[in-house]
Amino acid sequence: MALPPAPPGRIVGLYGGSFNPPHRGHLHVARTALVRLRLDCVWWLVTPGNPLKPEGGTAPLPERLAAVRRLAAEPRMKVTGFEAAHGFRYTYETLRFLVTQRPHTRFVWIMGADSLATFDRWQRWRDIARLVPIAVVDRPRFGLAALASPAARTYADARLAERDAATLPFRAAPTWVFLHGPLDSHSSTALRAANGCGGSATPPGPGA
Ligand SMILES: Nc1ncnc2c1ncn2[C@@H]1O[C@H](COP(=O)(O)OP(=O)(O)OP(=O)(O)O)[C@@H](O)[C@H]1O
Ligand SMILES: O=C(O)c1ccc[n+]([C@@H]2O[C@H](COP(=O)([O-])O)[C@@H](O)[C@H]2O)c1
Repeated sequence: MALPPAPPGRIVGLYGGSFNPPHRGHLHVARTALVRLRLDCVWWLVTPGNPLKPEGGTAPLPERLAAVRRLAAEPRMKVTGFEAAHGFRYTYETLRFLVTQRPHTRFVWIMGADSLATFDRWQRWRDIARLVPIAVVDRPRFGLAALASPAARTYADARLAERDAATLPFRAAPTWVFLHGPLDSHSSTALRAANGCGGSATPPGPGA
């Protein structure tokens, strides 16, 4: 799967996710980053599988890709599953590859507050923080945990004032910004539960 086009000098937000299923909260995150960081576009990276989540609980990649494409059908949103095509499982691998392949593109990693709260469990998280600027979008119930997290404390000195968010893509990593409100309370877990899937892609057996 080819990478989306990115002419030299472009500012691209990288928004990785399981999107199992995608929802309006995801669109809120992508749009918030696009506007507040003045990005040229957002690439939605539909992961083959979050290494920290149990295998088997995630819908097949083609299904998630199709659903994300329907949700993010906007001019400056590009949806790709290129990580699976390259056999990338960890975000560090993805970022290392992209900054090497596209040295003239400015990349920013985008994630929600819940992801920052557990970022110190990601493979080579300090190397990720040293590779690209990071934008964190607040999420209901996770703001405090995110800002008190090991990763936030480790890089406390590298935190950019929110009023300067638009300068984030031009700053040398490590640098990050926490973007407060408005908030969106949608969640894939809640949607799966509402659809009767109970958080698992495997339907219960007879009599369950
Ligand atoms: N409502 C939301 N507000 C802010 N960030 C969000 C929101 N929903 C998801 N995110 C962020 O989007 C990225 C992808 O999230 P993901 O696909 O895991 O959705 P989720 O709703 O968190 O799913 P699940 O409930 O299965 O964990 C993550 O960085 C997550 O922090
Ligand atoms: O690289 C890691 O160790 C790692 C650990 C957890 C999550 N991630 C990435 O974080 C992004 C968000 O994942 P998720 O499941 O919260 O939507 C997605 O791109 C994952 O590949 C990456």
